[in-house]
Amino acid sequence: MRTGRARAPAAGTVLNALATGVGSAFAIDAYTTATVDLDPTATSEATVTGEVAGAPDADTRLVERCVELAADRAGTSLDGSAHVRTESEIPMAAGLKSSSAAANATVLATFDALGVPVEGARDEDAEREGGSGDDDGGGDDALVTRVEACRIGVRAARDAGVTVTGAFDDASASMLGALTVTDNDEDAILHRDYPVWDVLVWTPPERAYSADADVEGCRAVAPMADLAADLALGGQYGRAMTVNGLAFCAALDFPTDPLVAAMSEVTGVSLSGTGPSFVAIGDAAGIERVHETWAAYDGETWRTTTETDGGTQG
Ligand SMILES: Nc1ncnc2c1ncn2[C@@H]1O[C@H](COP(=O)(O)OP(=O)(O)O)[C@@H](O)[C@H]1O
Ligand SMILES: O=C(O)C1=C[C@@H](OP(=O)(O)O)[C@@H](O)[C@H](O)C1
Repeated sequence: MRTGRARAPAAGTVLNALATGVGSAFAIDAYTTATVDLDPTATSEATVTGEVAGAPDADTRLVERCVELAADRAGTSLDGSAHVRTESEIPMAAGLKSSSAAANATVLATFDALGVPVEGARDEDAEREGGSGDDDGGGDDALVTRVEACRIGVRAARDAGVTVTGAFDDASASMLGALTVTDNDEDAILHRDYPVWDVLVWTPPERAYSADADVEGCRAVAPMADLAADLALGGQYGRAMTVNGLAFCAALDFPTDPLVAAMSEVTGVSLSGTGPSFVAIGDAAGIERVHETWAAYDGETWRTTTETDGGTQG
């Protein structure tokens, strides 16, 4: 039996990609961990099974597909059985990118089980300092870059039908850490940055699967998504987020009260993804004032911070 482990963080939304294909997200300090067990004992047909801790009825097709695609990339045929188990601090289908975190953690854990080195954050730093500016560049020993590993998870999400655009915005923020702006039609990174914020999250009790989102409603607010993209590409992430929040709450019929209550206290506030969670970013004092207001809402209100490490093996 060969076992691999990895974890990847959740993320909050700056810009929802459902309107135009351009999206932006930032990693936050809450994680999904994946453990992959590979039993090479040959059977007549390879089987891949999945399990989500605490959620026996969860749909495990995404993480099972991640194991298959990562093994394929490693040039390994799964002759025996493979089992993936995820454990998560991130509520599922709440707009906080649980699917991206689960996919990234599973791809990295599968490579860990197979002994395939994946580029780490330090390799990317060296690459940046070396000035190549190539987001796909890996460290010397890395067989797979983190961007490539991330694209495997995005492909699995498309195959499993849990995404509309592929959600490369969310997946890249979770895999690389910090903030990305992406073109999800091309799975390309347009911009990266490393802002440090206090973060407030409100997660109402209901759930909203992205695959069920009102895509036509989102496309109707494309002019506001274009404005938010311009702001984000210019480094005005907070204003981009608040424009996004107003536009997508209107498009998807979520309340604007959480935005109005927060926007004069924080740097930015938005519906996260297709909801139902809301996220606010700012300094500790402003975030604390909004916390007092949001704490009265139904569901969970919790404080966290931005995360810059992204997905890690082991
Ligand atoms: N911890 C997890 N383990 C395995 N699969 C997961 C996990 N979290 C999410 N998923 C998959 O992602 C789907 C939810 O995706 P989505 O609606 O996009 O929610 P989110 O906004 O949280 O990413 C689930 O139905 C499941 O297939
Ligand atoms: O499925 C998709 O293509 C997307 C889903 C949304 O996120 P959630 O999955 O968090 O709702 C959105 O923010 C993202 O830009 C694209």
